[in-house]
Amino acid sequence: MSKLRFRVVETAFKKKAVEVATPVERPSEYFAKYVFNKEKMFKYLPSKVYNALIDAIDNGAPLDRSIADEVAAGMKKWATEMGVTHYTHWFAPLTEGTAEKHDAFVEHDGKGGMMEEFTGKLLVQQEPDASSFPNGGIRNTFEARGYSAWDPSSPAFIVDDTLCIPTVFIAYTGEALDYKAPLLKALRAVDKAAVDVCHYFNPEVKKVVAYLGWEQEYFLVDEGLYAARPDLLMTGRTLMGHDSAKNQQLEDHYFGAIPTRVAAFMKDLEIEALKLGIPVKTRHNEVAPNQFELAPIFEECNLANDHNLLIMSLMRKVSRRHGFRVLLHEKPFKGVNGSGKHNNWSLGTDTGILLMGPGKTPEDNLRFVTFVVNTLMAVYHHNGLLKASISSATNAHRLGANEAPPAIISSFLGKQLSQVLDHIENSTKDDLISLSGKQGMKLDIPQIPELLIDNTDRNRTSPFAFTGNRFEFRAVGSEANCASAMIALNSAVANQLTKFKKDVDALIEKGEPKISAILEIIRSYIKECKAIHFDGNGYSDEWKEEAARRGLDCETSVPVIFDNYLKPETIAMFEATGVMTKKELEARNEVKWETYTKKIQIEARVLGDLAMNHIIPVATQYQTDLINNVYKMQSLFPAEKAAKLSAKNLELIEEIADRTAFIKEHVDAMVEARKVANKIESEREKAIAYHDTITPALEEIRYHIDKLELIVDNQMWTLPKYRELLFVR
Ligand SMILES: NC(=O)CC[C@H](N)C(=O)O
Repeated sequence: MSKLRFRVVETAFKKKAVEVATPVERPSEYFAKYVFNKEKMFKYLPSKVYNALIDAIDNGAPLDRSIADEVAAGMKKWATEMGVTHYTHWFAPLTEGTAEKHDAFVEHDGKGGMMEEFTGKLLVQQEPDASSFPNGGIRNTFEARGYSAWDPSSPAFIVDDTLCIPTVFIAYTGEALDYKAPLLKALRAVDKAAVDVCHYFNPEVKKVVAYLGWEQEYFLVDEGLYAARPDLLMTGRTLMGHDSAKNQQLEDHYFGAIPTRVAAFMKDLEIEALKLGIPVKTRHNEVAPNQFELAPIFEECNLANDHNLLIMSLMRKVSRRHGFRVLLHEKPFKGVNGSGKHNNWSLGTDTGILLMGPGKTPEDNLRFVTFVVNTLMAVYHHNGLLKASISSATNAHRLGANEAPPAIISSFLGKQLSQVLDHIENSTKDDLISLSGKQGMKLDIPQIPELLIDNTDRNRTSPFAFTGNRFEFRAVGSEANCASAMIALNSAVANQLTKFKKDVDALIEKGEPKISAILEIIRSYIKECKAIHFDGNGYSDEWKEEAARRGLDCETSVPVIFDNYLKPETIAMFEATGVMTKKELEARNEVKWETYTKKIQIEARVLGDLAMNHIIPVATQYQTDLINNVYKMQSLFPAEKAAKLSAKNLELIEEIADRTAFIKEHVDAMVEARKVANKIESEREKAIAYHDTITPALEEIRYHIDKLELIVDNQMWTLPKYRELLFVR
C-alpha cells in the first residue's frame, strides 16, 4: 500500500540537477528579448505612431483609436518574425491567477487561402467568452458580456508561440471585473494627489510614480512526492502531517548554499524571466527547509504587478522541467515559516526624487516627513481595509507566526524616524521655524542621516515597516495578486494626500506662510495617527490588548475582515479617488466570500476523503497487526505474563481505536456542518459559517491524524511525511 511513498522518495533522491545551458549572450543582451518594449516600438512603428504611443505610456495621454491599426501591424510584424502564430489578451480576473484565450493570426484571404492578420480592433478590445469568471453578480444582473481592453502602459510579450497583450477586464456596463482596472485608477489617483503636494516643495514636478518591489517566497517539492500527497495537489497545502523532528530550528537553511537541483531551476527561471523583461536580481534559500525567495529590482507598480503574475506562471512551468512543483500557498506546512510576498512600496517623482527617502537639507526632509506622515495617516485610517486587502483563506494560516506579521496592521518606523517624528510633535511651530541671517528662515527638522536608507533595523513582526526609503508591506501573501494590496494602499494614500492639501491650503488662505502651515498640519497628523506606530513585538499578547485599546482592527475571521471593504469610510474613499464604486465593491466582496467558502469546502472534502480512504484504513491495518500479536502472545505465554508483555500494544490498540473513532465522528459531523452552511443564501453568512464551523473541525481532525502518524508503522503510512517533503531535493 505504501509502496508509492517509498518509490517516490527513492526516485527523488536519485535525481540529478537538470543541465541548463548558459546563453551565449550576456543577460544585458537578451533582456526583454520577448517584449515589445520601447526599443522594438521604435524599430517597428512609424515615428508618428511611436511618439503617440510613448506619450500614452509615459504621460497617460489618450490614445487615438486610429493609431491602433499601425501599432497592431508593427506588433504583428515583430511577433511573426519571432515565430509567433497566436495572440491573446492577457488579464487578471478575480481568481488571483491570469486568464488567456489564444487566437491564431490566420484569416481567410478571400482567394481560398489564408493570411496572417492582426488589426487595431483586435489589439484594443475583445469580448472573450468570459461568462464563467467570478463577477459577484455584476454580469448576471445586467449583461453577460465582459470586455478586455488593451493597457498600453504594460508592454506586450511573447510566451512560446503566443503574443500576450496585457489588458483590463470590464463588464459591458463599465464595472471592473479584474485587478488591473482599479489598480490603474488608483495609480492615477496617487499620481495626481502626490503631484499637488509635491508642488509645495518642487513646483517643477509633473508626475509621481508609485513603485513596487515584490519579494516572492515559495517552496519547491519534488513532483513525485507532490503527486503522492492529494492534499497538496488539490489545496496547495498539507492538511495533515506531523512536525519533522528537524525542521528549521537550526536556522541552517536560511541563506545557505542553494541545493544543486534548485540552483538549476533558479538559473532556468531567471533566464526566462530576463527574456521577458522581468529584472530579477536576488535569489536565496529562505528560512524553512525547501523554501526559497526571488526578487527583482523594483519597477513602476502596474508593470511590477504584471511581472509578478507572469513570474508566478513561469515558476509553475519551469519547476516542472526540473521535476519540482512550486508551492505558492502561504502556508503549505504547519509549524515552519510560511511564504509572504513582501511589497516594497514607494513614490518617486519624474524629477528623480524618492518621496519616501530622506534628503540632505531640512527642506528636503520636511517633504520626506510630509509623505511619510501622510502614508501613516492613510494606513491608520484604513488599517482594517489594508488588512482586508491581504486577507484570504490561505494567508490566514500564515499570519501571526513564524516571522509573518500578525493580523493587526501597524507600522514600524525604527529609532531614527521615530525620534524625528517625536521631535516635530513635541516642538512648537515656532521652535521648528526660526528666522535666521541670510537664509531668512531656519527649519529645525533634524538632519536625518542618509545612512538610514541601509541602516534601519528590521522588524519581522511588523506588517508595514519603514525600511529607509520605502515601506515594506509584509503582510501580503505569496499567492496573492499584489494589486489587491496596491489598490487599497495607493487609493488610501491618494485620498489622504488630497485631504492634506486641503488642510494646508485652508491655513495658507488664512494667511499662514506655507512652511508653517505644512508643519502645523503635520504636527496634528503625527498626534492623530500615533496609534498606528508600533515598533515592538507584534506577537505578544500585550500588543493584542494594546492594539484593541488603540482602536486598531483586531478581527481575525477572514469573512468578517472583508466587511472593511463596505464600511462607509472605505466606500467614500474609493469613490472620492474614482477607483471603485459601491457597486463594484459589493460585487467584489461577493466574490471574496464565495472564494473563501469554496476553498474551505475543498479542504474539508479532501481531508474527509483522506481520513476515510488513507488514514483510517492504514491505522486499522496496523491495529489488526497489533491485535494478532496480542493473541499470539496469549498462545505462547501464561495469561498473566502475556498480559504484561502485551500491555503496551493493548494501549496502542486502544489509542488507535479512540483516535480513528474521533476522526470518523468528526468527519461525519463536518459533512453535516457543510450541509447546514451550504443552505445559507447570503455569501457573507455562508463564509462566516464555514469559518466558524468547518475550519476548527479541520484542525481537530488533523490533530488526531498527526498523532496516528507517530504511532502507525512507518512502512504502512501512505502519505509522504514532512521530513520527506521538506528535506528531499
Ligand atoms: N526572513 C523573512 O523575511 C521571513 C518572512 C516570512 N517567510 C513571511 O511569511 O513573511
